[in-house]
Amino acid sequence: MIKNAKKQRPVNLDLSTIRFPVTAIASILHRVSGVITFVAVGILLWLLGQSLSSPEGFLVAHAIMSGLLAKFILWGILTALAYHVVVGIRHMLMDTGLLDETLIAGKRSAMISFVLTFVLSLLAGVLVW
Ligand code: HEM
Repeated sequence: MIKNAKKQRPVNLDLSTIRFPVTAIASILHRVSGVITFVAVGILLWLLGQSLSSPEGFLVAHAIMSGLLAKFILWGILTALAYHVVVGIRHMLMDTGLLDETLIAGKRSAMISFVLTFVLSLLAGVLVW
C-alpha cells in the first residue's frame, strides 16, 4: 500500500515547465521593491545629509549624482518605489473591498499595475536625465 502511494506521487522537478501566475509575480516583485526601497532610504538620507552639510558637501553630492552609474541607480530606486506604491495602493483597494478579490480582477489589476509602473518609470527616467 505504502509502496503504491510512493509510486503514484506526481513528480515535477522540471522548473522550465512551472509557470508563475501574473498575480504571484506581482506579489514577489512587491516584496523585492519594498526591500529595495528600504535600502534606498538609507542611501538617499545619506545623500541628503551630505548635500545639506556645507556648500562643499553639496558639491560632493552634486558630483556623485552627475555620474552615469549613480543616475542609473537613482532611476532604479525611483522605479522600485513607483512599483511599490502602485501595487501597495492595489493591495489597499483589495483590503478595503473596493477591488474584487477574484482571480480575473487580480490578474487585471496586476497587469494595470505593471503598465502604470512602466509609465512612471519612463517619467522617472526623464526626471533623472
Ligand atoms: C520607505 C517606504 C517603504 C518601505 C521601505 C516599504 C517596505 C515594504 C516591505 C519590505 C514590504 C514587504 C513586507 C513583506 O512582504 O513581508 C512592504 C509591504 C507593503 N507595503 Fe511597503 N514600504 C514603503 C512604502 C509603502 C507605501 C508608500 C505604500 C502604500 C502605497 C506601501 C504599501 C505596502 C503594502 C500594502 C504592503 C503589504 C503587501 C502585502 O500584504 O503583501 N508601502 N513594504
